[in-house]
Parts: sequence; structure tokens; C-alpha cells
Amino acid sequence: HLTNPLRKLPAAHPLARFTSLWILYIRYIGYENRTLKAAHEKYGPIVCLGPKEVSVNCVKGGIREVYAGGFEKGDPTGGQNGGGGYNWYGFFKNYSGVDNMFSTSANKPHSIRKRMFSHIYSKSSINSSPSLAAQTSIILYNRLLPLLSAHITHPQDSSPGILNIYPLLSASTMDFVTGYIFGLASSSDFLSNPKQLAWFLDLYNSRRSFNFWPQELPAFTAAVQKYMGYRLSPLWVDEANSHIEKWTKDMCEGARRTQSLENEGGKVEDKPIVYSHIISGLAKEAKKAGITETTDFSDEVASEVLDHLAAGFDTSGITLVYVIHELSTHPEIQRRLQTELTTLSPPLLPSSAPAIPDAKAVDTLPLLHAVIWETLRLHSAIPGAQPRFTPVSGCQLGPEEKSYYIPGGVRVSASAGLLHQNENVYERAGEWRPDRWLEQVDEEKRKDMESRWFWAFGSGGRMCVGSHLAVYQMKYIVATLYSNYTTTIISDTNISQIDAYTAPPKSEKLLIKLHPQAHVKAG
Ligand code: HEM
Repeated sequence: HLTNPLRKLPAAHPLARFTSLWILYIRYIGYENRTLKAAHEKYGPIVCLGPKEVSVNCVKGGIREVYAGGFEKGDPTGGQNGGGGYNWYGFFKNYSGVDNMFSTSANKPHSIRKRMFSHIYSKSSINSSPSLAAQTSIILYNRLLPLLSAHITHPQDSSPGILNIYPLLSASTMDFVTGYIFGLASSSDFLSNPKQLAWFLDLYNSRRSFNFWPQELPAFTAAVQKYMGYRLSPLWVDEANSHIEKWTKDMCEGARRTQSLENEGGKVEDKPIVYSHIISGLAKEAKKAGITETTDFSDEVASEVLDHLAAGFDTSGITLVYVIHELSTHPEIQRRLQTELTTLSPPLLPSSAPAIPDAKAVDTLPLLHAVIWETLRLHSAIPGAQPRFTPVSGCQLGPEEKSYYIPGGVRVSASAGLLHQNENVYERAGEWRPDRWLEQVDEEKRKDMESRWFWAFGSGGRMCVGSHLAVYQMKYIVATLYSNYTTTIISDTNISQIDAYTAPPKSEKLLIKLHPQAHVKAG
């Protein structure tokens, strides 16, 4: 302890300087986000969480150094020959340990993989993709709108128009993301298959509370199982993972078949954009590395796309449920949004099908943009800590007036949920106020709000690759819903977010009532 430079930092708890058991316990009981919030409020922008762990909550001396500075996900001082140490994201490998971009420990292999995807997920590719436009039209007009209208005319087990909107939002985002990855013919169609949707969500969500042991203490978890025959994570979690993996491989296989038929007049919406790209990207990499024989990339491809579809559907679904909750509790903003949506041409009404308004037109609607951004700020789908490790040589962290030397191999993290609470940047930060994004502010203030402190998608080399796809689909879904309906709350009990890295509502539901607008004919 006496030689540990972290002893000079304010400690989040008296035990934190001496043992990591305190922060492990906080994580085990699901209190990490609220504990870090209280610690930063009390002690300022840098706090010690354990003998080899700190949390930062500032831009300069904080996220700028750690994330823009490219600190690695894996501990560079650990493992054999260095570089192979603990990596919190190793938990996100699929197919019994096959890495993907998100789980990759070191920056070098990560950036090779990321370069493969940057183009297809760029804003210009997303906004101008004929495949994605065709998929959008089909998902919105042939699936989402008929389903909403059926809730009015044939309510399943409640009064007309009353429904739990959350699973429907997850279904929409899954259909969008898998559509873009695998092509529509090989993707999920959860909006039309409620049973399949329920099957998937049950498998996916049931695993959430079993992350702690394999993610925080993977070596210990494996040792307990090996030597004591005791599973700290139940067997059915592995079984749920296997089902999801098998389902993903089936979609890969579908995309492979579509791709091989591409020259035979396939439909534009069936083009497997991401899948094709990764196949050709991996083949190019293999060629560069001098590998000439045909290599089977199927596990690598599936591990990668499984991560994209999980990251993409869950986070966007969570954001959307809060968009709808906030709009339903702010009827005046909902009305202003509906007025703004009438300016779209063609309008997003069933009578316009199959034509949809241009992606750029949807993207530049000022209030829609403000509503999405304010929700990403206040209800970040990933509000939790994003851990990295300090480089071997160590670094200086903390605000200019009081920075500290941090040695190599220290776990360091920041969180969107805390950065977005800065009152100097976001006044009345606890309130959902989309108008803050529409107010006239000076250039510096705008940069603070929009880029320096806005962290819903992270920052630096490992920030979200799917942010433009996320914003694209969320804007079209919200625009479609509010072009046709008004929403009010029926029950929002336990709508607040769970205390976790990815944070859906505690209740996993939001009961709303849909009120058709005058032009909507029930069908
Ligand atoms: C509202 C929606 C979304 C939010 C809030 C979000 C947020 C984030 C954040 C914060 C990270 C960095 C996490 C960390 O380093 O710990 C991330 C990474 C990532 N996201 Fe998203 N995301 C969203 C949608 C999507 C979509 C639609 C995709 C689909 C492709 C996607 C794919 C990924 C991938 C592959 C990474 C890892 C990137 C890398 O390792 O370089 N995300 N996301």
C-alpha cells in the first residue's frame, strides 16, 4: 500500500485502497453505477476504486487520455509475456472463445477488424444504401404498421390500443439490424412472429443477472468449476447461449446462400451487406497473411455478427422505450413532433407504401433529432463503466489542477451515465428537455454538449461502430409511430433503468395506449 501511487487519490470507500473486494462486492450486488455517481459527487473527477483501479469523470485528464488515447481493453502488464492479461470484454466472445471486434483485447488486431466495417456502417453508406431503404419500407409498412393497427382492431388480451410496447421495439430493431447484416430473406422477422420473438427475448434476457462471475473473475470461475465441480454460472446460461449461437449460424447460412445466388436477379432488400463485407474482408486479410488454402471462417464470422446484432437490437430497443415513455409523459412535445413529422414527403403513412421519405430528410428533422439525443443522454442504454487498462509506462490522469500519476496495468473507466450528468454542460441535467439541443448556444458550448461530454456511443478507436445505423432505425421507427398514433401511459411501474453496464428498464415493460390519429384507418 505504501508504495502504491493510487494511495494519493481520494478513495470511493476506506477499503478501496487496500483491496478490490469492496468494488467486487458492489458489482456483485448490482450497485456499481449509483456507487460511482455518489463517489464522484463527493470526491471529484477521479476516484480510487481498488488498489489497481480508478474511475474518471472528466474530459481533459479523463476520457480524452483513456479512450481517444487508445488505452487497451486487455491488461498489458498481465498474462504470459505481457499483453495477454485480464480483459473484461473477453466475456463477449462467442462460440466457446471466438473473438470478435468488441471482445478483442489488443488495439492492433481490433483496428484491422474495425477498418473492415467502418465504411458499411458510415453515415453516408447507411443513408444512401438502396438495400437498407428497401428493408426499411418493408419493415415499417408490411410489419410494424399492420401490427400496431391490429392492436387497435384485434386486441390480444386487453382493451383496444393497449400494449406492452417494449418487445415490439426490440423486434423492430432486431429486424432492422439483422436485415442489414444478413439481407431481409435471411434475417429475423420478429415483428411477424411473436412466438419466435418471445423465445428469443426469454433466452437473451434470462442471462442478464449471471454475468458477474465469468466476467469479473473468469479464472476463478473456471477454476471453481474445474476443481470443485461447482458452476457459478448455471448450465442453462450456456444452453441459452448455444441456442442464440445456433440461430445466428442459421442466418449466416441463409446469407451465404443468398450471396451465391446474387447474380441471378436477387432482390435488393435481400443483399447481405455486412455479411458479404466480412467474408470478403477476412479472405483479403488471409491473402495478405499469405494463407492460400481455403480457410473456414464460419465461427469468426458468426461470432462477429452475433455481437453486432446483440449490441444493435438491445441498445436501440432500450433507447426507444425511453423515447416513448418520455414523449408519452410530455404530450406537448409529442404534439410538436407530430406537427414536424407532417413535413415529411411522402408522409410515413400506410397510403404512401412502399415509398418512404429520404433518410436525409428524416435525419435532419430538428425536434426528432433533439428527442433522440436527449434520450441517449438521459437514459443511455450503456450507462455503465467501460473499462480499459493504463499502458505499461503509466500515465497522468485527473483534471489539470490536480492530476495524478497512475502506474501501468491499472483498470480505469468512465461512464456515460455520469458524464451526462454534468450540470455545467447540461443544465438541469436530471430533466428530459429536448429543447436544450435546439437552443442557440455558442460554439464552445455546442462542442461540449455534442461531442466532448456526449458519450452515449463512447469515443476513440473502440467507440460504437453501429451508431449511424442505430440513429437511422430509431428515427424511422419513432417517425412512423408518431406519424400515425398518439401514445399515453397505462403503466410505467419500475421503468427506471437497472444498475448495470447495459441498462434496460427494471420492469422490462412499458404499457401504453395507442390512439390512432384521424387519418389512420384501423385494419
Ligand atoms: C442506441 C443504440 C446504441 C448504443 C447506445 C450503443 C453504444 C455503444 C457503446 C457505448 C459502445 C462502446 C462500449 C465499450 O467500449 O464498452 C459500443 C460499441 C459497439 N457497438 Fe454500439 N451502440 C448502439 C447501437 C449499435 C448498433 C445498431 C450496432 C450494430 C452494428 C452496434 C454495434 C457495436 C459494436 C460492434 C461495438 C464494438 C465496437 C468496437 O469494438 O470497436 N451498436 N456501442
